[in-house]
Amino acid sequence: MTRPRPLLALNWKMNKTPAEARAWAADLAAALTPGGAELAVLAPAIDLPVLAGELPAGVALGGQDVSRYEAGAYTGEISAGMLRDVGATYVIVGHSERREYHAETDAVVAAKARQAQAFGLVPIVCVGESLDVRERGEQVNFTLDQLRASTEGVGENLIVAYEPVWAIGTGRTATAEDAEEMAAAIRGALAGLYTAGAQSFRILYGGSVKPDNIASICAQPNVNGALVGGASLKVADVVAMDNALK
Ligand SMILES: O=C(CO)COP(=O)(O)O
Repeated sequence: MTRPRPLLALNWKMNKTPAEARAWAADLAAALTPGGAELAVLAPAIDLPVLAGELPAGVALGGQDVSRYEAGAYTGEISAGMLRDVGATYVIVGHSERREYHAETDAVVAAKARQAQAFGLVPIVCVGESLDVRERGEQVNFTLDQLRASTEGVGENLIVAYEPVWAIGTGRTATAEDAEEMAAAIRGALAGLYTAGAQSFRILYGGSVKPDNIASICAQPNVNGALVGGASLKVADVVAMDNALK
């Protein structure tokens, strides 16, 4: 079976104004060449309308978070319908930064994923262990428990991103073997949770992915792409990562 095109999902986090987003999109359009990954830009909500008009054809858009509610008195929240309306097709749910700084529980993450799917968005559900869990050697059990709880009632049209917390923004990447070990375990768990075939799920790795390590990580049999933070901000790095996946 030929492998599906990898997904290069670019999580800008809280970076780039709309004007900066516009310039980034123009630079990307000038530098991107065909034949690489499927690209998705996961931008601050305020940048999405600008990007929708400026991104090169075929580059997808997504949000970084979504409300678990449909509409109403939830000051500061962005709904799934709003994201969909500006052209998003993906949304991250349960990023470790939201779990940590905004006290999001697995139940909240699952509610957000269900809400995203109700509006036709594909949730990118993030899971992954902290350093103390890894040092105890409990990373597989921890991450699979988190996955099951974060996908409660969630349909099968989802992407799972394995992002070990100790590798995010630290320059300390999991080895390709660590990423593969967990991606394989996640695939096995998804096959048990859903009726779709195990190979139909897309599983991403995230945590200090850069142009020089993306190819070896994405070459792992169970890794279908990367969720990239820091290296998503510079077009040159994005193009280098995309070229590395050709
Ligand atoms: O959190 C991440 C992507 O969601 C990873 O961030 P870095 O690539 O900056 O380590």
